[in-house]
Amino acid sequence: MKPELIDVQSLPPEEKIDIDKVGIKGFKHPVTVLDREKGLQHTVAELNLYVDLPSKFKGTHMSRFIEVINEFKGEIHVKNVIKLLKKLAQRLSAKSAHLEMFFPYFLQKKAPVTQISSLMEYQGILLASYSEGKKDLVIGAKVPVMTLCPCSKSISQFSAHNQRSLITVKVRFKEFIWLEELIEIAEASASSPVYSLLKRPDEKFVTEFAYENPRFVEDVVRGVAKRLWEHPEVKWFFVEVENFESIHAHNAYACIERTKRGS
Ligand SMILES: Nc1nc2c(ncn2[C@@H]2O[C@H](COP(=O)(O)OP(=O)(O)OP(=O)(O)O)[C@@H](O)[C@H]2O)c(=O)[nH]1
Repeated sequence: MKPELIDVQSLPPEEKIDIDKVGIKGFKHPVTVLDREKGLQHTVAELNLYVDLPSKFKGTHMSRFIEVINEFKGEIHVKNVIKLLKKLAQRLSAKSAHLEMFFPYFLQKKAPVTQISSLMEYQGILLASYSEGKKDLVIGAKVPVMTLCPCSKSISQFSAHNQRSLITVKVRFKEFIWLEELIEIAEASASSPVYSLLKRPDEKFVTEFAYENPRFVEDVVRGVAKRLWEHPEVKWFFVEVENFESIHAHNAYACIERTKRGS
């Protein structure tokens, strides 16, 4: 007869090796995040949650990760995530706890000429760690934009190749920074923002605006880096840009990571 509901997790493992991170990955859950206009925004996140595990235990207690998310009723954002991680570490007798959260984030955006409003989707990123009193918080966004090639513009009699590009921005910050600020910085560094809804006058505007603002992938990554460097709240940043080139079947890529001195 098998012993009834034995707690296998608490037994010693065959190999007594400390585990850096163990937990759940790809867990989808409704969440509430902070929104600069509305206060809160409801969305659905993909969550990875981990703790460390000492060598004396065979397994962690996976069910407790979900229990902690339930206790927060899905309200997981930059202002309370460390509280959640402290609770998780305590609940699992761990020294450290980590969260990675990726979620669609929607903003109302007005078309440039007709001013018709529509919802635009971005991806929000929240990365957080808590380890023996030390916390680390990173917020980020993935922002789709348009880039028009300066080389193509200058060598062609007419037209210039242009494409959709994806800017990924991640920052560590002093007190607080809105996701919206990262999105604005990314969009301001491209040839043009992109929109969900454009009528004909908007389409004409966006086409000509991009033509007047040609940008290499290098121009975009430097533009974002300059703006983040000058932002008083930002302590560290990572920015990467990928252009889905329309004249190639491969992409153009650039990234910059910087830590500000004294941070
Ligand atoms: N550690 C570990 N657990 C797993 C693995 N695969 C599945 N499980 C989980 O084992 C869980 C049950 O273990 P616990 O979380 O310890 O549940 P429990 O013992 O009833 O809960 P507590 O009394 O709080 O410890 C299930 O929810 C499964 O998700 C694995 O590879 N490792």
